[in-house]
Amino acid sequence: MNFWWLINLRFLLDALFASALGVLLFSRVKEPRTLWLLRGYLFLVSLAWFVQRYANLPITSKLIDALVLACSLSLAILWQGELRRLMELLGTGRLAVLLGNTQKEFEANTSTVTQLSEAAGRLSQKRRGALIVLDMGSDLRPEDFLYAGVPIDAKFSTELLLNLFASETPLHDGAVLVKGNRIISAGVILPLSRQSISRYGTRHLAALGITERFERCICVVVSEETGTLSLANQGRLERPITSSRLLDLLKEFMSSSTGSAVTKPNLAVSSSTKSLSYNPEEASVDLKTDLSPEQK
Ligand SMILES: Nc1ncnc2c1ncn2[C@@H]1O[C@H](COP(=O)(O)OP(=O)(O)OP(=O)(O)O)[C@@H](O)[C@H]1O
Repeated sequence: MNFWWLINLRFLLDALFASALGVLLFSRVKEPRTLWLLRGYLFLVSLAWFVQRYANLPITSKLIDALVLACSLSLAILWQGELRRLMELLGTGRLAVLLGNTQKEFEANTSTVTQLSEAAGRLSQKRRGALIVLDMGSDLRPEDFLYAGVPIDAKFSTELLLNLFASETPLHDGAVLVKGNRIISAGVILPLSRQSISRYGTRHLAALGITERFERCICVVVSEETGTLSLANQGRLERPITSSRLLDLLKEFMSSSTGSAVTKPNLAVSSSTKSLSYNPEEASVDLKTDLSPEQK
């Protein structure tokens, strides 16, 4: 009697944990195509388990196992970025990020994003190169960068940001890291994206690099050469944009990361802007030829 009770309890716990993992996985995947792939893969895994356990069909079972193995390898290649991020988050113990919880310290207020857009607009007009990383819940840590920069930990202000990117100052090279309403550090060296190397310069590759690794992090880039303003998110770059468009996008990101709005920031291709994914198959676009809308 006790034995059967134990077996049932184990089965119940097993089903409970598997369902919790399933719910967690499905709630973290937003892209429909990825969702279909995940569904198909989980279906195959369940089928392999069912055939192995309940049907005495050794050849069929071997074939399904081989299919599962082939799919696992394909998905490991297809999702190498996501799997790498998952292992990084697990390895550094960032479970809150993994579960999609945003802590208060990452919430920027409207005044900060307004000041940021204003500063970006002014930097763009003066053609001063700048790279600003906004951590909106990725909980970026020094080990996520090639060089963590110089700690600042100061209240965000347009003036401070303009000062940090003033040429001839020691901290103008590299990126400024902003968390919530504070400037955390400056002179940060970001990991570069391995995609689109022939298409972009290192400043833009750095913005793509950090945003393709961390989902809840966006980068504002001002090109020194053309003054073009860009916004990078999830390894995609929207450019050229005006400072008012930047403000709109930042507000959308803010509301979507705090969950107060249902709208998702959309870096979609539009007639006025080009949204570029890092797909090397895509036609090359010469970054240097685009003029900033601020300068037109
Ligand atoms: N990995 C990095 N992390 C942070 N900042 C970087 C990184 N690599 C380069 N930068 C910044 O970008 C500057 C060089 O920009 P570069 O001209 O190579 O790129 P770009 O994308 O063509 O930018 P721009 O349009 O401003 O010329 C460096 O001086 C430095 O400030």
